[in-house]
Amino acid sequence: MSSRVRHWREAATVLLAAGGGGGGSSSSRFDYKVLLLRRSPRSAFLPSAHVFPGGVVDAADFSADWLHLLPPEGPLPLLLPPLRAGAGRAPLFAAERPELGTALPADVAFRICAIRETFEEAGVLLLVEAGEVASTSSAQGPARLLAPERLPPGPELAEWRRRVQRQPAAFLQLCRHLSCVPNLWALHEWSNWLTPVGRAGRGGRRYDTAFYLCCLGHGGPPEASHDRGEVTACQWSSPLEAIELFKSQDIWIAPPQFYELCRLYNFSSLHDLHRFGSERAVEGCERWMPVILVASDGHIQLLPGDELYPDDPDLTGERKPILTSNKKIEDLMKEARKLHRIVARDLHNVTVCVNIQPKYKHVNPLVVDSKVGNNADCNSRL
Ligand SMILES: Nc1ncnc2c1ncn2[C@@H]1O[C@H](COP(=O)(O)O)[C@@H](OP(=O)(O)O)[C@H]1O
Ligand SMILES: CCC(=O)SCCNC(=O)CCNC(=O)[C@H](O)C(C)(C)COP(=O)(O)O
Ligand SMILES: [Mg+2]
Repeated sequence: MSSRVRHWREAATVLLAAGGGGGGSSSSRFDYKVLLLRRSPRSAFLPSAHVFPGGVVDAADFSADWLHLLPPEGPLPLLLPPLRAGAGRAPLFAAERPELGTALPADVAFRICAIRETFEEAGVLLLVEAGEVASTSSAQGPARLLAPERLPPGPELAEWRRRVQRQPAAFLQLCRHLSCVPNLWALHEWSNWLTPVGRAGRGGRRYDTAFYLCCLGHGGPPEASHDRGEVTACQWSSPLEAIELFKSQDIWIAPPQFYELCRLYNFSSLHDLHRFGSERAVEGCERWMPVILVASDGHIQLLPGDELYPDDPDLTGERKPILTSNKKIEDLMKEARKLHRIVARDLHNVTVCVNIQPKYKHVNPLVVDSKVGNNADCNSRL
């Protein structure tokens, strides 16, 4: 397929984890919480779903003007820790997109996009003092936000937020005004998901989304506020709380976000999550497009490595994008030896089943469900 033919929108999102407030419940096994936003019921894609902050990349995220603001030393790719030789590279990071400009490497522009969207959607500003960039290293632990006295007064900041929502290029103006830069170094490449063909939103909306991890220490989760437009609620929850809210049908979480929350479930400590995410990021990642297999009593989203995942998946939906079987999910589970799949018996009865070795030094999700059936090869259950 030509890289110039676009079947999807390119986007970035951030798993924003925050701890360090000391106010967490002592009964929780997690010392951090993750930010989830509820999308508007009027959204053309995933209406009312809870997602991580994020959205579509804009030409302003690739603007050459960032070059005057970002640190001047050396060629731009050196701004970020180099990937290990042979690291996984999702097409998103390697594609050429002259229509958006070529001044910035995609690694930098997608981080700017995720940070801008987090400000637009939740009012959380992931910036660092321009003068402190040289000392910004993820080896020092979870990131810090700017001190409150470095921010404009509330009403002025709210006006900046509206301006950035209307015009993404205003984000660079805000950074210049504050003598700050987006904290690119706090975002660690985590995964990359392409919306399945059969799950496009209204108007055929599909997204190729870079997922980053960002861990914030010190002072507890920052105040997040929705924008009464695209986003109608914000909440900080531990991975378990989010999964329980989903299971109890209080919220609905899309499969990729559910999968990622089940991966976070492996980490009860923010420091461990940060260390894992920042060290693993140099391995890169590959793009995952779930392939839907409709069974007689639900559906399965097959992922790369599963023995039923097609050798040549239909990325664009021009062939037969959805597989069907007249078997039950339980039979499709019993028959399989190599599992990497999200099993949906209904909207809220969803389980991740994986027993393959994760690539790129990643971690497999933990299964937070006892209803998945009797397949003994599924990964550990909680
Ligand atoms: N008040 C509102 N209610 C619902 N959706 C809104 C909205 N304001 C903006 N949006 C939608 O949010 C999307 C922008 O999101 P982001 O900036 O995160 O990429 C746009 O969707 P579309 O691009 O699908 O039209 C836009 O139409
Ligand atoms: C049953 C529905 C599905 O499984 S579709 C899979 C939906 N999820 C994704 O495509 C994962 C990435 N998407 C997102 O994180 C966000 O929805 C977004 C960043 C693409 C939203 O973009 P927007 O511009 O609408 O804010
Ligand atoms: Mg968005």
